[in-house]
Amino acid sequence: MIDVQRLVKTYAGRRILDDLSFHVSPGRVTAFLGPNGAGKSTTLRMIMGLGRPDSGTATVLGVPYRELPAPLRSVGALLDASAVHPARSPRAHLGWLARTHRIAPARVDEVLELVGLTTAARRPVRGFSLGMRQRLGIAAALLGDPELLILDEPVNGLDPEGIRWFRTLMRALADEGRTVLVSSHLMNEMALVADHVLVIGQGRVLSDGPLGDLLRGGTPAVRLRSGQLPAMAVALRNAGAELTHDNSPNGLVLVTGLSARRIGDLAAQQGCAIHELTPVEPELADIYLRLTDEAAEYRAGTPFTGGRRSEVAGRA
Ligand SMILES: Nc1ncnc2c1ncn2[C@@H]1O[C@H](COP(=O)(O)OP(=O)(O)OP(=O)(O)O)[C@@H](O)[C@H]1O
Repeated sequence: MIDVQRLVKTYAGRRILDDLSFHVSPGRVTAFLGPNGAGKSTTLRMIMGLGRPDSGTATVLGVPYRELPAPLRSVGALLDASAVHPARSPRAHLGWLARTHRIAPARVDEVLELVGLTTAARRPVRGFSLGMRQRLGIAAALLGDPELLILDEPVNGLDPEGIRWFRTLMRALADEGRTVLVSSHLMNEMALVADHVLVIGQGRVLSDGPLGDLLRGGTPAVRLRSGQLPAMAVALRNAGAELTHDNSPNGLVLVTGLSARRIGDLAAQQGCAIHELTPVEPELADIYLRLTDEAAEYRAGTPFTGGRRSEVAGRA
């Protein structure tokens, strides 16, 4: 388990973590989400004892990380997949890590096989793709068979097969009773793998609860495709609906506030042809965007608006 209590961290006068508290329980996959710059990596670094908070505490398995007698055996972490000497091979890197913790050499081969790097085990890491580096980082995290896993954007760069493999791995680790905390920006992927979702923004908790509760709290919508969208849009808005994506050239909109049945009735009254009418369950990505709307620090401008490039550049 992970326990974070009232963490405050300031960089150059800016409060990056603002009285942040949460608890991560074993036996489930917890997705750690938040916009760019929200403070996710900073939080993970504080949990791992890499930097000191101004105030507050972070413990893993009941103690500060630095007090763990053999950290690799308790906590497996992937914070930065590029943090391996480029001249080293996966085998040399993992072998060295294993020796620091008296982990049997056979375990190195085991984790290399598990992450699919057996054939590349003796090649220098400098020639590795991002996905291969991520696999190596995951292998290092698993090396000590730890009870707790902390993975910062582990899915980045993985190919579709790798993403599916990773999903199964996370599930298996959590089902074995381990604590799994995974940060990511890939909402669809997190919706598939997470049991619990923790969202932060500007160093504060925005949401912390089971995925199912979060989804149930979302707004159901209806996907509507019509050849006569302008007329439909007026009728729908008059009936109290909200429409998004209504600039779509192929006449597709997402309607909230009305049931599919009511939309169908309205279309019949208007004499409008309907090409698709599909109820859509709330999606994590939409709920997340709504949650973080106010807390997003970095946001791109709308492209091709002409003369607004400086505004976009200024915020980035
Ligand atoms: N060592 C540092 N010195 C100064 N500022 C820092 C330092 N580390 C992080 N920051 C700042 O803290 C803020 C939070 O960064 P952090 O990397 O924790 O965010 P994040 O949620 O992980 O973002 P991303 O999703 O982009 O990885 C950013 O504004 C970042 O510039």
